[in-house]
Amino acid sequence: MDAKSPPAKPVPHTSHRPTREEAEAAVRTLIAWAGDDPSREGLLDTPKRVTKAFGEFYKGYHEDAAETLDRVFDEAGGYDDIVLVRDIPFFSHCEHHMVPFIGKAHIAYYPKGGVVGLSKLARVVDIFARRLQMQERLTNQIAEAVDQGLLPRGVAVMVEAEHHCVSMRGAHKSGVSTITTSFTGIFHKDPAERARFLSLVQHR
Ligand SMILES: Nc1nc2c(ncn2[C@@H]2O[C@H](COP(=O)(O)OP(=O)(O)OP(=O)(O)O)[C@@H](O)[C@H]2O)c(=O)[nH]1
Ligand SMILES: [Zn+2]
Repeated sequence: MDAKSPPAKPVPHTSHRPTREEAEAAVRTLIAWAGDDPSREGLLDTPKRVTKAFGEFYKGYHEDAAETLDRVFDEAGGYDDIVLVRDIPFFSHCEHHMVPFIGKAHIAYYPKGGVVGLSKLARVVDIFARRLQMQERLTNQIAEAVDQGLLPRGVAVMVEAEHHCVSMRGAHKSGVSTITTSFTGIFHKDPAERARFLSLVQHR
């Protein structure tokens, strides 16, 4: 993990944020650097489209996981066993090459005094995935956010992904998957709980 990790909180809009025009000019520069002519007809609107796409890819910088997990349901009939939401698909971009890494996240927690809407866990994955990321940090940030938001007895997160910077360039190895995990509370303390999580993730 980097010594200086980026903040998990949303990054406030500051006066340092480049304007859309500046961002579009940067895209024109990259097109020219790649070897094409940014003023040819087919590429005229591309800088506008790319900055718009960036708005989606990196939306997570302007969203707050704590707010997403704010609404806890207390009346789950006293349910306090494991809740596992698995196979949450995500798209992220590696911070080294700004190339996609794509995969699935699995999140489990043991509730203590309330459960959260299931969609909120999927939203938390997106909030952190839609930033420049390392898979390890993404995994830890999801676990920390759920831990702090729900104060459960424990959180387990597994992320599996394929990094396109490894398949389409560099090492040129496709089909390679990377698995990362992060555990808090009883998942951290008790190997039997980790084993239960892993077996539920694999159970089909
Ligand atoms: N640990 C980790 N590494 C990542 C992640 N995403 C990309 N990488 C790796 O980051 C490394 C960056 O290595 P560098 O040697 O600085 O860059 P590079 O010359 O482009 O490396 P190659 O990809 O080997 O060509 C590469 O090995 C990538 O595979 C990630 O989420 N976690
Ligand atoms: Zn990369």
